[in-house]
Amino acid sequence: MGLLVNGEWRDQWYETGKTGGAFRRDAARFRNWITPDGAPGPSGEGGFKAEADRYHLYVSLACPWAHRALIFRALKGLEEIVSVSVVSPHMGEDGWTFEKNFPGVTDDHLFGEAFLRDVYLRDTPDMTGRVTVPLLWDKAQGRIVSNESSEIIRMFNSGFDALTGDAQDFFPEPLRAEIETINARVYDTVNNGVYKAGFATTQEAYEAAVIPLFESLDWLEGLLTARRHLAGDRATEADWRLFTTLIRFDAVYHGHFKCNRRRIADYPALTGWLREMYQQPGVAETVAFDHISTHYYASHETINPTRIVPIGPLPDFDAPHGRERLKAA
Ligand SMILES: N[C@@H](CCC(=O)N[C@@H](CS)C(=O)NCC(=O)O)C(=O)O
Repeated sequence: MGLLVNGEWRDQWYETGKTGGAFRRDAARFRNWITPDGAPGPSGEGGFKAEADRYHLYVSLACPWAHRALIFRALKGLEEIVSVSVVSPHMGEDGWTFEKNFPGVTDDHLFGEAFLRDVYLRDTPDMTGRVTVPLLWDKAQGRIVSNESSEIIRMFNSGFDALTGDAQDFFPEPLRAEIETINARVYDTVNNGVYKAGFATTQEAYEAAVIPLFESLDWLEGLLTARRHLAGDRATEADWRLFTTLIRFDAVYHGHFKCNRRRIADYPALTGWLREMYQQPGVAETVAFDHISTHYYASHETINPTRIVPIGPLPDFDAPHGRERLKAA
C-alpha cells in the first residue's frame, strides 16, 4: 500500500494522525469524459469520442468502486468494446500489481507493466497521488480518461449507445434528483462509510462512521420493504452503487471492518433485493468472492497482521429473491 510522490513510489499506509483517527478519501484526479461525439463532459477536457476498441479498463475484482464499472460494462453490452485488465487481489508494498499470484489475474494487456503505478506514470511522469482502480485508459491518445468510478459508470450508461444499440438508461432524467439524493447518503455512510469504520484508528472515529452506517441500512431496509428498487420500480444507478458494497458486506465489512451490529442477512428486504440484483443477467460473472476476501484480509496488514483469510460466510445469492410481490417496471 502506498502512493506516488513526484513520480516516486512511497510505501505508506493511510495517514490518520492529523484527522483524529478518521480516514479521509482523496478526490480522484483524472476526470475526463467519453462522449458520443468527443465533446467535453461535465468535467475535464474534450477529445474522448466513444469508439469501439479504443478504451481499456483496469480493475481489481475485489474493489467495490471498480466493480461498479465492470457491472455497467456488462449491463450495457460493452464487453466487446471496452477491454479489461485485472490486478492481483494482494495489494502489498507495491500497491496494485499484475503479479500472477492468484487465479483470475491478467497481464497488463496494454503495456505489460508489472505495477499499476507505471500505467499512471505513463500519463503523468511526476504524478503525486494514490494509484487506484478503476482506471480508464484511452489507447488512441495514450492517456488516462478517468479514475472516478461514479463518472465512468455514467459514461458507460449513455456514451456508447449509438455503437451498441443499447438504450437502457440507469440515470433517467425524471429520476435524477432522487437518485442523486440517495447516492449522496449511500456514498457517505455506506459505500465510504464501511471504509471510514474499517480504517479508523480511534474509537471515536470508528463510532462516528459505524453508527450512521447502520442508521442508513435501517433506512434502506424501510425503502426496499415498500419498493422493488431504490428509486422506484426499476433498477437505477443508485441500486448498482449500493449493490457493490452490500455484496461484500457479510464477507468482509462485517468482520474485517468491524461493521458488525447486523449482517445484511439479518435484513429481509436488503437480502431479497441483493439476490435479485445479483441474479440480473451478466452480474454474477462480475462477482469474485475469492478476490474480495483475499484482498481485504490479506492486504490490510495494520488491521489483520496474520493475513489469515476466513473461510466464510457462504451466502446463497442464487436463492429465490421473493421480490415479485413488489411492483416491477
Ligand atoms: N474515487 C475512486 C476511489 C477508488 C478507490 O479508492 N479504489 C481503491 C480500491 S477499492 C484503491 O485503488 N485504493 C488504493 C489506494 O488507496 O492506494 C472511485 O470511486 O473510483
